[in-house]
Amino acid sequence: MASTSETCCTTDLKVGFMGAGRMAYAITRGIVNAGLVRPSNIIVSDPSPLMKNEFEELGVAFTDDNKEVVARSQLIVLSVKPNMVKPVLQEVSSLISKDNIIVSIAAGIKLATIEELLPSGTRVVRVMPNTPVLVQAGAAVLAPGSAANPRDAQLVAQLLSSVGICEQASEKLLDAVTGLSGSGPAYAFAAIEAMADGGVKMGLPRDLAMKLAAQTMLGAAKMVVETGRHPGQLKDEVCSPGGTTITAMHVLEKNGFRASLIDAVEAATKRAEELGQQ
Ligand SMILES: NC(=O)C1=CN([C@@H]2O[C@H](COP(=O)(O)OP(=O)(O)OC[C@H]3O[C@@H](n4cnc5c(N)ncnc54)[C@H](O)[C@@H]3O)[C@@H](O)[C@H]2O)C=CC1
Ligand SMILES: O=C(O)[C@@H]1CCC=N1
Repeated sequence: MASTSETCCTTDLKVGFMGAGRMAYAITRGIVNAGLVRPSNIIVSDPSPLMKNEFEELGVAFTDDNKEVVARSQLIVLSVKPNMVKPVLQEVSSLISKDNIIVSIAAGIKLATIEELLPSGTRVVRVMPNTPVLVQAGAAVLAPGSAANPRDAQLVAQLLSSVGICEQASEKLLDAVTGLSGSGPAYAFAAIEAMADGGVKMGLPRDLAMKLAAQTMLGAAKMVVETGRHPGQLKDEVCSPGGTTITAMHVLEKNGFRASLIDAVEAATKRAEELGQQ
């Protein structure tokens, strides 16, 4: 979606984050390491100094003043918890102009809600990223607001494509995206931890078990992405007739493994919908 010929335009882009927590750090570190935005062009704000040192080590300015972020940034990422979106936007709304692009990553919060809190005609883009942006392996989906132009969406896509994949979709899909890829890293981390526990139970040393579990998930995901083959087909190729894997798959099926994951995505999607209604 993003064209590499635009890279020249983003190096001078001034980027701000209101809310300097885990997700702001993951995106900031990702885009700095990808070389797309100069750290000296990034400023983050947070009333809590908890992450100040981490941001400053990246060469990024840290302030406790959201208004300073708005004054110094063209593209402003709203990276507070969903319940803080309204007070933060009310605080800075009078300073936002048509030169700004507001990017919200808050789960569940609708474009219409954000647009209502900002001057009419404000360019807003809603995004659902995930924490693997930290290691350039993120999965993000964006939906442009009513006043955002195609170049705004392209710019946001370019930033996020530098730290993983970025797709564009209709806003009505973003809560389901949240339930799948936004929250999904947690499901994968839990699976890795549990597989490693299985290895430890069967006598493997913890560090070897963890290394094997993580590399197995990474390798399997890479095979799906790089071969484009259906995961069911790839699964069949691991299952030798009468072998170990089909015996294990039977246990997983009996315990509702796949239904649990489907239920998890559904529950997270519904929770995102609820967050948008509060
Ligand atoms: N953590 C994740 O994996 C993902 C989170 N998100 C979204 O990103 C947003 C941030 O989530 P996290 O980074 O996980 O939360 P976090 O709790 O780590 O960060 C939020 C930060 O906002 C700060 N904050 C509170 N009041 C503020 C104010 N008035 N002005 C400026 N900053 C203020 C907090 O001190 C905190 O550091 C949420 O809306 C969440 O839905 C989206 C995708 C993935
Ligand atoms: O748990 C949450 O609400 C956020 C949104 C997606 C991932 N973390």
